[in-house]
This record gives sequence, C-alpha cells and structure tokens, in this order.
Amino acid sequence: EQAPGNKIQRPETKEISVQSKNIRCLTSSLLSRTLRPVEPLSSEVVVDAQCGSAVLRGAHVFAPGIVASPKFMKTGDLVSVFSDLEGKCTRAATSFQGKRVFVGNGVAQMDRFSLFCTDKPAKGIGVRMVEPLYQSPSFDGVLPSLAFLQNLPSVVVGHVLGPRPGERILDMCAAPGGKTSHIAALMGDQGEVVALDRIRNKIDRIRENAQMLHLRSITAYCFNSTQAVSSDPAHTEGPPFPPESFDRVLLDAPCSGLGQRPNMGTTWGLKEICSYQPLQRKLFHAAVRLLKKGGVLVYSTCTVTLAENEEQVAWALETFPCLTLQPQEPHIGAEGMLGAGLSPEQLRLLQRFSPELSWEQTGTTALSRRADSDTIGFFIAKFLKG
Ligand SMILES: C[S@@+](CC[C@H](N)C(=O)[O-])C[C@H]1O[C@@H](n2cnc3c(N)ncnc32)[C@H](O)[C@@H]1O
Repeated sequence: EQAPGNKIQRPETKEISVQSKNIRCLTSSLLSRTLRPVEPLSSEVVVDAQCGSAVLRGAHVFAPGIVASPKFMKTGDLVSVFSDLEGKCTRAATSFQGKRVFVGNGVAQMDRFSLFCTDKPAKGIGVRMVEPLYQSPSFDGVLPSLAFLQNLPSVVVGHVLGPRPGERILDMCAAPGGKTSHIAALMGDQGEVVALDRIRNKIDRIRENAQMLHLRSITAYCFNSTQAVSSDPAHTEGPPFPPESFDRVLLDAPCSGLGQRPNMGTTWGLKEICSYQPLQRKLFHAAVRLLKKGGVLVYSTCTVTLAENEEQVAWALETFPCLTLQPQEPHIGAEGMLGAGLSPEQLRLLQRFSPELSWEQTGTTALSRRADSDTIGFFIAKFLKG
C-alpha cells in the first residue's frame, strides 16, 4: 500500500515450478524473491487491481487494464504504474490519489489518445515494464515444446494422482490444461487422458498446449462435467461416459480461488464465494460414478476455505462409503485444517499449502524450510474407490 512519505508496501513473492516430458521430477525455481530498489517517477499510469496483480506475476501492462494516464502521455514516455486497489479510479482520469500500490516503472507503448479516445477498445501492450518491483522474467516462448509452467502445488497434484502408462484418465475441469499435460507426460504419452471443460474457447487452449508439447494421448471436449455420466453403456466415444470408465479421475474443481497470489483485491461477495460448494459436490457425484472400482480420485482446489476443502472431504466420506482417504506422495505441504469433523489421522492424509505462512513471518528455521510456506494457497485430497 502506498503509505505517507512514498513508502512502498512490499507485495508477496511467488514460486514457480517447471514440468516437462523430460523433466519428470518436481522442480522449483524461486525467481522473484528479491524486491528491487525501484523508485516511483512523477508520471503515473493507474491500472485495475487484476492488471496490477498480473504485473507482480511478471506481465507487462495490457491496454484494457489501464484506467488512468497522464494528460499528455506519449509513446516512449517513462511512467510509474500504480494499481487501484478498490476500483475507485474514474476511467480516463489523468491522476488518482485513492488507495493504490506501486508495482514498478515502464515505457508507454501507446499515447493517451489511443487508450481512451478511439471508438474501439485499445488492445496490446500499453506499458512495457522495464523496472517491475520483482524480477519475474516472462517464460512465454521459453522451451514451448518442452515445458509448461505451473505453481508448485499444481505440479504436486499430477504426482499424487500417480497415472501409469496405458491407463485411461479423466481430467474433469481441465482448462487451460496444465495438469492434463503433466498427467500425459507422466504416462509417457501412453494411454488416454480425457480433458473436459465447460468453456468452449478454453478447450482450444488445452488442444494448443497438447499439440505444442507433442502429447497425443490427450483428447479434449467442451462438456459440463456435472452431466458427464451416461446411462447408455454402449456410448464410449466422447462424453457422457458410462459409469466406471476411468482408472483415475482428477477433479481440480472450480473454486473461489482465494489462494491465488499475489492478489491485490477481489470484488467477490460472500454469496459468490459460497456458491462453489454445491457445484463441487455435483462434480464429485459424477467423479465417483465415472471411476472404476479400485481407481484413484484426486480432489484439489486453489482456495483456502474450510467449506471447499476439509468440509468437502468429510461430506464425500459420508456420502460415498466406497471412498477411503489415501496417503499422498509427495507430501510436502501441511496437513488439513481442524473444524470439519475429520480425525487427526484423516487430517494428516490431506495436503494444504498456505500462503499466509510467508518466509518472513515464520522466522524459525524449521518452518521456513517447509515447502508450503511460500506457495499459492492450495488443497489436495486423494481417495481410493473400494
Ligand atoms: C481450477 S480451473 C482448472 C485448471 C486446470 N485443471 C489446470 O491445471 O490447468 C477450473 C476449470 O473448471 C472449469 N469448469 C467450471 N465448471 C465446470 C463444469 N461444470 N464442467 C466442466 N468444467 C467446468 C472452468 O472453466 C475452469 O477452466
């Protein structure tokens, strides 16, 4: 937060891991730990909070994110970029003194007229960041056919699912296909990975990523996974599928996403945050039906609430007596959180990654070595269907 005297609040760092067909093991490189000594300039561009968070994650400023710019801004001007935390800056304003955070300096790629005074909304890079607050180099186009960048807990999910060559796997909520491609890579591209997502244009992303990584075992369909169970046992080509069609199912559920970081603001209310639990349960019903007996189901979210994590596990164990919780490998996160009625043994089988435990806060050597202490917020549960 911009405090009096131009002191700059330090936004959080992020953790990045790389997966690929050739790099099978879990790898992680911490690229953005160092806060650079960047001083704000007098010329200021204001962006919305979503755009500001993207800049902290290593992006340039794209034109649709810009809400205010200096009155006479020209292409090539050096500008400071501030993020409007509360969405209070008026569009096309020339300055803003509300609650804002400095995210770095850059060079304007457009003049003010192209941003705000044309009929069509501006597209493309608006400010190229030359001095972002954190050193987070872009991985766009780096080893595109070999690597797919994911957060550390997302990489853990693929290993916990434990797919084997020749198996048939269902990824129920797959776009943009990070975990799908990891699963296919872990199987040596032998077998079948069915990727479903409800949003049509996101399916193209899964297909593009699979093609770029030369993974032929992935088939992607646009489909609502709550309806992915067919009553017709003869229908095996594409969704819906007959019950017990898959050896393993990944339910990387749509969630409130409160574990995503850095994140400088959300416009969601309690109603929207609470809307995910029922949807996740509908998806869970389909997941259990589609899984073969003896098969593995992994449930994961990138959020931190009890309702979408431990409470879902407690509900699933009660609703589906055929399910038992399983140990996870690797287990580098913390255990599950108290409060949902799960026993200490059950909590120990769950894996929670907690963004609130930053390295600076933990202080003690033991804690600061823990892998869950500086990742995005994430949750993983593994079940066996008996
Ligand atoms: C957490 S994201 C998935 C991320 C993905 N597994 C990855 O690793 O790249 C959740 C996805 O669920 C999709 N989704 C939401 N409701 C769905 C439904 N009923 N059926 C299928 N997909 C759904 C969303 O479009 C979104 O892409």
